[in-house]
Amino acid sequence: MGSKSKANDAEAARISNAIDEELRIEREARKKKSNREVKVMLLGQAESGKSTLQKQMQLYYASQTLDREKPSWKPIVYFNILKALRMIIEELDTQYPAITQSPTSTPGSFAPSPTIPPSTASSVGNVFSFTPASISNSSHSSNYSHHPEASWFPELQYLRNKILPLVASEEALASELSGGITLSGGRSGVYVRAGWQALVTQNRAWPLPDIRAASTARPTVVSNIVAKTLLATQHEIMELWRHPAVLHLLRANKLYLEESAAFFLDHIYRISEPEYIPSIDDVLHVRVQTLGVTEHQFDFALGGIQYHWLLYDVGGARQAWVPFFDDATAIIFLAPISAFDQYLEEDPRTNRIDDSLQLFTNICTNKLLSKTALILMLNKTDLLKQKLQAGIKVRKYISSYGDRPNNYEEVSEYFRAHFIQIQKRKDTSNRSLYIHFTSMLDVKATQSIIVNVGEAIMRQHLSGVGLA
Ligand SMILES: Nc1nc2c(ncn2[C@@H]2O[C@H](COP(=O)(O)OP(=O)(O)OP(=O)(O)O)[C@@H](O)[C@H]2O)c(=O)[nH]1
Ligand SMILES: [Mg+2]
Repeated sequence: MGSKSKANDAEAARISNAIDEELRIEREARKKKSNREVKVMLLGQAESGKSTLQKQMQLYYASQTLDREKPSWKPIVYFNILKALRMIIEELDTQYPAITQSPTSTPGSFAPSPTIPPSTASSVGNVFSFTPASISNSSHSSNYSHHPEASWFPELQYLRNKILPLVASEEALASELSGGITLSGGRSGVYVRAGWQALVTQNRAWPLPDIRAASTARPTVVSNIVAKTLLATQHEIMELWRHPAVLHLLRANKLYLEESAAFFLDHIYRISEPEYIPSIDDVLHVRVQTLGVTEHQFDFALGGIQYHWLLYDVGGARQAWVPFFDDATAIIFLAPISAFDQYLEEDPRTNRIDDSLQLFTNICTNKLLSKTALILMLNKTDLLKQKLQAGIKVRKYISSYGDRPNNYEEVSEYFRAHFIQIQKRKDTSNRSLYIHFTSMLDVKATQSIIVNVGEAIMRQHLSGVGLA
């Protein structure tokens, strides 16, 4: 009996040791793995360019995956075009209600032609009651010398009727892209759910929308119809886009389109081709709002060791996600400095630069993130240059800018100094701040910044795990 119990004890000890050893190996493996895992979080207000940076990183670290994905971006490009057309038509309808009335002449008689007789205009209703006063000096010639834009109405009405069926498919397209779920709301209309492409990771602790399965088997009925309708209406789309009425509304700041709209509408003939496959440039220009958080993974080799990057693209400015990522190696904070003349959609009194500064303050003062490296990207410098060249005055929107010269060097430096000041005054730890001016649609320039930032993040990571 005694010897039997001894044998049992020895067996128990052997098993226990074996378990300990297994646990030790597993712990070591986990540690090694986590040593090789580099978590990076992308933060910044909505439309600051986080997802665009994610695409640029994908292009740098895993370009073949972005190449493979190109065809799947096609319906999203269509979606951006449909949204732009809807916004144009909605604004035209508001400014010129006469064009919403159905033509009294026979269908087809409203062919867009500069020779449309002025008398036709009288058939579109009371054209004089809603004339915007600001167009009185329009150069468009017509018999309506006091209301020259009235001569546009037959053309606009024709183009609107041609394009409306396309615009009407926006919601169905959004639903198809989101795996059968339509999300709508706000001024921006229909949303496409984040992570529609095959990159979204499944089995995560937070509510990531997992539509990977749905996306591979995703039906393309609506996008095929949209493709055909685009092909059939491409000339009308271009005509509407180039129409003096639309140009006028854009110049008069009555019509606000998303930043990518002009790019896609300018390229409508290329995009309408049946063989169209989006280019990398198209993919970078696409605007699709990220909802929730999406995770992207890249492998990164350094000194013969494979590292695994986990990039978290946080949609909008949702600070609520931050505590989930307190072990992140780095935060890349994006601030679009072109936005000095823009306000928040949800709070039209808050200037977008002020909002970025406030968000950045929150990141600097967050104790949970005090060990995280901070990288600041002052983005959309191309748009900033354009706006300044067009004569838009910073002082008009940011009174503290005072009488400083309204040129790129001064303005960009002014904004940079504000961010530096916040970090100096508010930062919980005395970390260094890496700052870059970026123009995220410029592949060459951005790729070299990514190399630079990648090295800085790896240095931080290696020092964090005691390897540097
Ligand atoms: N001109 C210009 N456009 C940019 C730049 N960076 C991003 N964009 C465009 O700005 C739009 C918004 O960019 P996103 O990357 O979707 O912004 P985001 O921060 O991910 O936005 P949310 O997902 O809503 O939080 C897209 O149409 C981009 O193509 C830039 O440096 N210059
Ligand atoms: Mg995004």
